[in-house]
Amino acid sequence: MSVVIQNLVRNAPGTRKRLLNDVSLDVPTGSFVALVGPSGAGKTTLLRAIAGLDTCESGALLLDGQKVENMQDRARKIGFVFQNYALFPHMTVARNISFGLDVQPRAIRPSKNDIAARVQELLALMQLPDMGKAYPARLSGGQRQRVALARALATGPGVLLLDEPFGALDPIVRRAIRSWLRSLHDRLGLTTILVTHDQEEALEVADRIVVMQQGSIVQDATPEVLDREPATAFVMEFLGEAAIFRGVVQEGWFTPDEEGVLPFAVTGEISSGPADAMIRPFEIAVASPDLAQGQVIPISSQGVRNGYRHYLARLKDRTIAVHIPDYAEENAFPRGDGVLDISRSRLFRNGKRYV
Ligand SMILES: Nc1ncnc2c1ncn2[C@@H]1O[C@H](COP(=O)(O)OP(=O)(O)OP(=O)(O)O)[C@@H](O)[C@H]1O
Repeated sequence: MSVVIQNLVRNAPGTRKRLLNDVSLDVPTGSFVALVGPSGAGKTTLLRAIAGLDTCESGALLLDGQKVENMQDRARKIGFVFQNYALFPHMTVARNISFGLDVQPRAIRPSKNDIAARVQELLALMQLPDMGKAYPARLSGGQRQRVALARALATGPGVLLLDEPFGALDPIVRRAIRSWLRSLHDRLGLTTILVTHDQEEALEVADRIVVMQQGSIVQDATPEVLDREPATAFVMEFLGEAAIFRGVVQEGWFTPDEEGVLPFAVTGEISSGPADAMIRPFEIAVASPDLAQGQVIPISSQGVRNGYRHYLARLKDRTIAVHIPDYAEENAFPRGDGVLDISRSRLFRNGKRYV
């Protein structure tokens, strides 16, 4: 089921403060989108608006190209799991799962037998086949989240909305459950929108990442494009560790302000003037002192982690992290002194990327 959001505007109740600022988003059937952004960016607000839990000043939601007005319709087509959306403690797992079906109007409610069969099917899908009679208190955190997912899927929705569903789980369980979620999404042909604080989680499960900031979408792209071509300096910084070098573009060259960093040739049409080069620690190379013109800087080893040798380069007023892959050729590893080669940087002017 496709989801199209058109120009959603929501103000904080009773005020003119914009929580959603003309947000439009197109999520084709079968895609898995991760919504990321700093705290307060409006991710939960957007998800709640899609679920119909809050009203909006203006804008529209289309499911499979049809405008949705009727709440009951929407509830059937959209399943959601919110982090704080707890299970009912006094109901068995099976009752928790069937709840959405049990409360349907009689005209559309399946028979008791059909509901029981559906619950069994969902329990098997969630890999909890024998848990139907248990009460939530007996379950682990990961099992509870799977029951919450089963409950969200009971009515057979085409769209699944997830707001930090794994936030409370420990990292190992979290990693296991997210790859399982991705395969569940594929198997059921769902359209999923996931809010997460965890960049790694977003990159691993989603086909597309939507970055929000101050009630607006700042970029909507595949993980590869976001990494290669972040639209703004904010996006680049938000999606991973990045160093920023201030400098000047002139006659096709970027010259950093700081000593110990090599100028580099810039490709593309760029007007002269101040600019910022941004680069990730593993994209920085170190040139040996004899190749350097100008001042060399001290570079100290910090050990090996996750297949990278970590170094700290000491510029005049700050240090810069440099990560060189452990499999690199011997001459790529700095020995005491060197100069930084930041030619793999993206360039930004006034926060917007232009190379
Ligand atoms: N009912 C409300 N009344 C007033 N302000 C609200 C209301 N709901 C949300 N906000 C504000 O809207 C902004 C966006 O909140 P929202 O929960 O959507 O952010 P978020 O991106 O999901 O953040 P987090 O990652 O911390 O969950 C915040 O500044 C929040 O304080």
